[in-house]
Amino acid sequence: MKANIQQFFQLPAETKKRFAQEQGQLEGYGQLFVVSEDQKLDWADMLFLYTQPPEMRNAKFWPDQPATFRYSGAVKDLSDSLLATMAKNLGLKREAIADKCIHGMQKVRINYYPPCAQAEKVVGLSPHSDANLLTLVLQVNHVQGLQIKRNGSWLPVKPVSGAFVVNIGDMFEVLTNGRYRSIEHRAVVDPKEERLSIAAFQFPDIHTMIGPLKEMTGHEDDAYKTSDLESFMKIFFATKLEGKNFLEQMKLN
Ligand SMILES: O=C(O)CCC(=O)C(=O)O
Ligand SMILES: [Fe+2]
Repeated sequence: MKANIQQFFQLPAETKKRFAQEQGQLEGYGQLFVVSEDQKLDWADMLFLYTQPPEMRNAKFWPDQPATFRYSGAVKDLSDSLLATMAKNLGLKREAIADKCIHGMQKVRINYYPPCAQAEKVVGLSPHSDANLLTLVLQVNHVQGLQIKRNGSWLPVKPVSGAFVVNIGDMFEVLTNGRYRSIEHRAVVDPKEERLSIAAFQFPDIHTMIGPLKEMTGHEDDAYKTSDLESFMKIFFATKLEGKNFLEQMKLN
């Protein structure tokens, strides 16, 4: 998988453009969060694919080069079982979260950060928290770039060979009424070497209402608004990617 995506980004631009994003859409080869012509872009290219449920796959965005490029459902099985265990540890029944992930959505973003001689002047991926439930990140090569925000400062997350980084997303924060907090993170760029990462974003199924679970709130007040998954994502993509400012909008006080 690592070799395949490295080969994909090495292809000539004309070849990669065959899988390009279309106007107003997020899927495909291109850049993240392009909202206007004069916007300053992050220093990265990406390939964004919808992987689950299988009927959401859009073949025209799936590279036919390298020929061995493919997807494995194992990455969904892993996030499903992590989510089921986390929910169980919170005392939740299967139907609260785990069952909603069986036909849940998964989207995969493959990030390519070219080196930049003036690396400190660009940002690879702007500070954000992921909107979904849980994200598995694979840092593909040895180049460090992922950072998390901890007590107001940025901490590097070193790539560990053979390991995933697991990030809590906004939906998990909302469902647990803040028991779990989504993590603010960003990616910086290396002055000499390219960096690649793969992020697999796990969502519940499309019919899930995203709001604090009754089993979590008990007698306390809901700390977040409740909305259907589609509206939740619409607001997310309409909000400028800047730290956790999307979740701020979803807070009740
Ligand atoms: O490149 C990374 O390590 C982070 C990727 C990421 O946070 C994302 O794609 O949402
Ligand atoms: Fe992220």
